[in-house]
Amino acid sequence: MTAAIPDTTDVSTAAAGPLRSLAQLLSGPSGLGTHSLRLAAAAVTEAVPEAVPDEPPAVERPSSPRIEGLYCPPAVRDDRALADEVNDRLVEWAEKEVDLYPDTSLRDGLLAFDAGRSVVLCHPDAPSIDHLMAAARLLIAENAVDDYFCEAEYGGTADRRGAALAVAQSAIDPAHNTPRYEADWRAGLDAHPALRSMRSAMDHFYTLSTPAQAHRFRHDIVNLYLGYGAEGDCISQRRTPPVWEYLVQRQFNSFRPCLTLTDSVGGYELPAHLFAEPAVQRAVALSSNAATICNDLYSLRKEQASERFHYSLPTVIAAEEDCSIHEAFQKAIEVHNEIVHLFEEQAAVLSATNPLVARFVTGLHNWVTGNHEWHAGNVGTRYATSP
Ligand SMILES: CC(C)=CCC/C(C)=C(\C)COP(=O)(O)OP(=O)(O)O
Repeated sequence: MTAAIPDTTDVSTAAAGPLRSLAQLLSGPSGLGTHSLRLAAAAVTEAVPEAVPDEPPAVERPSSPRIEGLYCPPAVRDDRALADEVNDRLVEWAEKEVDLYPDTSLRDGLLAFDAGRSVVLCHPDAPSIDHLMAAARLLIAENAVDDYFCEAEYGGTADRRGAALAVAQSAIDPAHNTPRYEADWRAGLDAHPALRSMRSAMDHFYTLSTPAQAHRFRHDIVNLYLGYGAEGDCISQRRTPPVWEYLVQRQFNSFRPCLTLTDSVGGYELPAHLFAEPAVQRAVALSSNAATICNDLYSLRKEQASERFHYSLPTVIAAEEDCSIHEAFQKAIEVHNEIVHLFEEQAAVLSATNPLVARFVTGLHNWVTGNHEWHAGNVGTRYATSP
């Protein structure tokens, strides 16, 4: 069977999801840590256990347009009311604390993006709305850096991208020099909405992360910017890289920073020495790659409709294999599915090693499934377009 490239314009089929009260969520929606215990138990008895909870999923499916043949287990929970509450608080933060979009018409874009639903879907174990807000602010700020410094529509230019991203990194990785130049640096950050929002989002994140978790996040963000640079080079040269090079780039230019804060947002810490284990790093990379290739697949129609040069997993496969974009789309689905299966195998093995690691890889899995649900159901600005 051939999967159609998604047309996500049909709002009538968007997932509503069961509405659950905020109080219910805050009292522990699915039992913090209990998924990982189930996952750990399964790992002992099965070769490739299901890395998902055995309770009925909160997400009804198929309720929104999704890609035929794309393998992804259902998300653990969905909650429109809670997502709206997060969105409302995000708008307040964006407007009152950081003046993120001085052009107020962009406020609608912020709501349409629906970061609230993303974090609600991807972090079902968050112990409070403050934890969800920490993830949501960072998500919005990361997108602002991409929009303002890398996307041509917002003024990003190839000849300034590297310099702009170095300054963007300093918003979360402070400059230390003489008081005079530190003051100049602070004024530089204050002058730009993306920099203000990144710094503020990080300040909020510090309140619920340990120094090691914050350090992990900074490291993942600087790698993200390495990926932005690679993508920017290819776009300005209109170069379609070979598939292997594309996958290398996409591993950096990925959702990884959103996944690796799963423990901070879940209210616990995977210690740095466990996070650094090569087997854990492989699980992080595979889950982040799966989530990001999912974005490639759901964004293809939008990118094809755009005037700009774009490349993604389907287009690099089409170029390398000299096949139609439809055939390449199928092949990209297969790559995605294989990566999800590899991740689940890795997660199962890891879950048997240590309860904290089990909890962490369950968090990664939650992010992959929640991200898929968000992309399938997001009929906001980023995915709503027809060719
Ligand atoms: C939020 C975050 C860490 C994003 C970093 C990577 C990124 C911009 C994506 C994975 C999205 O990719 P892309 O730029 O292709 O986005 P859209 O297709 O426009 O959603």
